[in-house]
Order: sequence, then C-alpha cells, then structure tokens
Amino acid sequence: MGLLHLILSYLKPTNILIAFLSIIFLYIFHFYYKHFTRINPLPGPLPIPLIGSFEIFKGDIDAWLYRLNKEYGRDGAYELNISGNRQIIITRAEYIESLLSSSHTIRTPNNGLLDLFDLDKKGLGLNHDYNTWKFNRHIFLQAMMPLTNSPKPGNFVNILFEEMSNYWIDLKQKDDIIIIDMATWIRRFTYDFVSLLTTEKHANTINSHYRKLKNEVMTKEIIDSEEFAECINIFILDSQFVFVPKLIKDLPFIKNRVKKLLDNHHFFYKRLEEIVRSKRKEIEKTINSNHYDFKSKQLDLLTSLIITNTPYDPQPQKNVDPSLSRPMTDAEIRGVMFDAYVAGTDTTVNTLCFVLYYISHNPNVKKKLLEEIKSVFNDDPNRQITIDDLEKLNYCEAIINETSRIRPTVSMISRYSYQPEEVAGYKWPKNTFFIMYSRGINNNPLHWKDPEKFIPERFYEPQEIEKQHENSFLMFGGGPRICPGRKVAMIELKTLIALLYRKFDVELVDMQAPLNIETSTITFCKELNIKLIPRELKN
Ligand code: HEM
Repeated sequence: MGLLHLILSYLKPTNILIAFLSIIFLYIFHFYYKHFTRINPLPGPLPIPLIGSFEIFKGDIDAWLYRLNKEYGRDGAYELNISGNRQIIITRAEYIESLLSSSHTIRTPNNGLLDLFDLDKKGLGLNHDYNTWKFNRHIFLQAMMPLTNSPKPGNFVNILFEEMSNYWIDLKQKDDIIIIDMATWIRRFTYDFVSLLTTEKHANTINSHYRKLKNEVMTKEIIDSEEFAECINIFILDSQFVFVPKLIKDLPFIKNRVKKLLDNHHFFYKRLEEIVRSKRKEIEKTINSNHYDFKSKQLDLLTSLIITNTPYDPQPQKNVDPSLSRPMTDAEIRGVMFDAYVAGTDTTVNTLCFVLYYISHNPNVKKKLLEEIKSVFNDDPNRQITIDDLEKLNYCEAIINETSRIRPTVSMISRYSYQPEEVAGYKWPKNTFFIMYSRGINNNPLHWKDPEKFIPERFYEPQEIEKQHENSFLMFGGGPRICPGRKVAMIELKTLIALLYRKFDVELVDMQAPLNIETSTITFCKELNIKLIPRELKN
C-alpha cells in the first residue's frame, strides 16, 4: 500500500507526459537504429515508424511503386517499409528465379489482421499455412481441371454475352450508338460467369444492372445477387486493410475502414456458407434418388469440391499422399469459393478494360485483330465461339499478353521466405518478405525493347517470343502458387474479345482520358466509357 501510494503521489500529469514522450522517443530511436543497421541495405524511401509510409492509405499503391521503381529500381531491387514490415522489391527477371521455385510456397507472413478475417489458414490466396494451403490447392486443382478442359467455360461466355449485348442494343441512343461504362457491365458479367462456373446458377447481376438503368422493378432474388456482387467489390477495393498491423487497427482513421471491411466479410462468408449448404443438400437429394451420374456429367466446381474424395468422386485419385485424400469440410470449401469469387472476377474485368483501352489507342493493332476475327468467323459471324476457334485467335491472345505486360492488373506478387537464401545477389535471413514487382519486370528495358510501346507482336512472332527472358512476363505469377484459374481466364477473355469486336465497333468515348484506375492489392479499373456501334448498322 505504502509503495503504491508513493508511486501515485509521483504520477503528476507532467511526469506521465515525460514518461509517454520517453517511450515514444525510445521506440523511434530503436526503429531507426534497426533501420540504419539493417542487413543488406537497399535504396528506398526513409520509413516512418509504425506506419512505414502513408502512401499505402492514399489510393493508387501501384503508381507509387512505379515512381519508386524509376527512382530506386535501377539495380533490380529496392526496399520499402509498409506498416512496419520491411519489403524487398525485385524488378529484374533473373532475380526472381529462386522465388518461383518449389521451395517458395508462402505468399505472406502471418501478420496484420488475417486471422481476424479468418483468412490465415483458409482458402488459397492469403493462406500462409503450408499444410492447409497444400490440401486446398490439391482439391481445387482436381475440381478445376475437368472444367477447364471442357467446353463449359466458353459456352457460359457465349450465353452471357448474348444476354448482355441484347440489353446494350435495347439501350441504344440516338444514331444507333450505345454508350456504356464497360467496367461496370463486365464486373457483372464476370460475377455471373463465376457463379455459373462454380454453381451452375445464374446470378442475374447483368440483368439487375440493366433493370437499374431502365428503372425497372427488382425482385428480392436480384437485389440479393446485387448485394453479394457488391461485397466482392468492397473486399477487393479495401483489401489492403487486411494487412494493417494489429497495433494500429484502432487508430481513428483506420478503425472505421477495418470495421466496414469486417462487416462486409462476415456477410460475404455467410452467403458463401448458404451456397455451399444448399449445393450439398441438392447433391444429397440426387444421391438419395439413386439417379446420380457424376461420371458422365461435366460438373460445376462446387459439386466437384463437395464430392472429391467421397465414394461418389467420379475420378478417384490413386497413390495420393494420405493427407490429401479426405473430403473437404464446408468451412474449407467456403475458403476456396471465396478465392474463386475474389481472384476470379476483378482480375478478368480489369484486364479486359485495359485491353479495350490499348486496342483503341492502337488502330493498327485493332485492324489486325479484326482481320483475324474475320478470317476465323468468315463462315458465320453469328455462331457460337468454340474451343477450336480460340486456338486460332493467336493475335487476340498476343494482345491480352501485351496489355498485361504493360499494365498488369496484379502488379505485386509476394513471397515470404522461411529459410535463409540468396536473392538479387544478397544473402537474406529467414522471414524476409519479397515482392516480385511484375509491372517493373514487365517494363524493364533490360528485358524489353521500347517497353512503353504497345507491340503485341512480341507475343505473336516466334522469333520475338524466343528472345524473351523466361521470367520477364508475370501475368499469372509462377511456381507452386501460379494462378490456378489462368486457363479459364484466357478462355473467358479471348471469347469475350472476339464476341465483342465481331458484333460491335468499339471506341473509347474520350480518347484523351487516361485510364481511371486505383490499386489496392490489384489494379482496379473504376470506369471505362465505351461507344459501341452494332456492326450491321455500320456503313
Ligand atoms: C486475367 C485474369 C487473372 C489474372 C491476371 C490472375 C493473376 C493471378 C496472379 C498473378 C496470381 C498470383 C500467382 C503467384 O503468386 O505466383 C493469382 C493467384 C490466384 N488466382 Fe488468378 N488471375 C486471373 C484469373 C483467375 C481466375 C479466373 C481464377 C479462378 C476462377 C483465379 C484464381 C486464383 C487463385 C485461387 C489464386 C491463388 C493461388 C494460390 O495461392 O495457390 N484467377 N492469379
């Protein structure tokens, strides 16, 4: 009692203030001492204690990284401090070889708020736990493969495009010109596409957007779909808040953003759980009716995820690691479904918007694309596009690649090392966080001649392809965590581009306007106003 009394009698406001300032001073001293004595100092901006840099909260992180790339990235590596964590940014193809090897399976350290969002050991994209990631990835690939090799993804694109383009035609303005915000329409398109791919249920968000523009009545089902699609958008736009250090999550300007993201996330998970439960019931009903035939049917992704490694699995795996041979639980399925929606929607939307932007600014490229489309569909410009057609659309694919080289939607691909190793000519201790800055690598003049020029021939002419450094183009990442949706994405994009240019003449409304973008974890096209003129009405 006596000691406590003594301490309290000393606790005057000035003493508290001095103690507080001393702690802050010690923290700052320790922070900069660690910074200036760090191993392998690389060039980069001076960090601010705790925060690292305010730029991360300001919007377009990629524009900032690209500026830093020009200032500090000359030798192929620079460094940043984001939210108190040192990050090594690699901007040269030859330095990322080891990061793409099989020993690199972890994308992020387990810090920030991953556990609060129940993402630390769930799904694929943000899962940092090797064993759960390995199991999820194995089952996801097993479920995805038959779907990717089937005509289904292409058929879904044909069906949805038919629906969407009919709405566009109905929205024609004077002189038969249609003006639309392509980013908004395609965002709905990809959401309906992923819904069909994963559950074979039409989510009707293309329809809801049309109804909204026409001021038509919305059904409850359509409003529900809209809400679900919107929560994907919210997550993608604000996802950097998942990485906020726990220590600062309650600061005034961060707390509300974290809360909003968390509420959105709970809603997202709840809806995914309902989708999984309802599909499971549907499957059980089919099994109980004794009319099931999972072998001859091309299954949707969710059905495959549910029945893999059960007695109803149409393609049971032989000689697999026993830890991979059990069925998934509903929580595990929810985790990978979350990834299919988050990783499989906006990446495609943004890539498509960037493709349209670059084609419009390069009339020679557009001419060559139209010639290719004409040569493939000369027989019938209105028929469905098939897998065989896609194999002939090589220039179209080269345009997609060149667009993703110059303006990737995923520009930061991270790896976290759990063992010491050599990267970019330096020996790094374990627990180092690396970012393969794909926009920097894709635009590095050491790998690409005139990198700022849009030249799809780089990916079309065999002699040009031969010249490329193996890792100088990172559209889908690489190594064990390479994008598992890359084939589906290419099918979706090629089919969509061919359908669009076959049916419409496509022009930008404002040729002077730069791309309207913002980067959180991916670069997001906020709006792209396009003028469409139905082809049969031209000339
Ligand atoms: C143009 C479209 C797309 C682009 C540019 C893209 C790009 C990427 C990139 C760069 C990565 C990181 C790879 C790495 O770390 O090495 C990734 C991961 C991933 N992507 Fe895609 N992606 C696209 C479409 C899709 C689609 C359609 C799906 C699924 C339906 C998908 C599902 C995933 C998943 C689940 C991961 C995490 C994989 C893991 O951590 O194991 N992506 N994607």
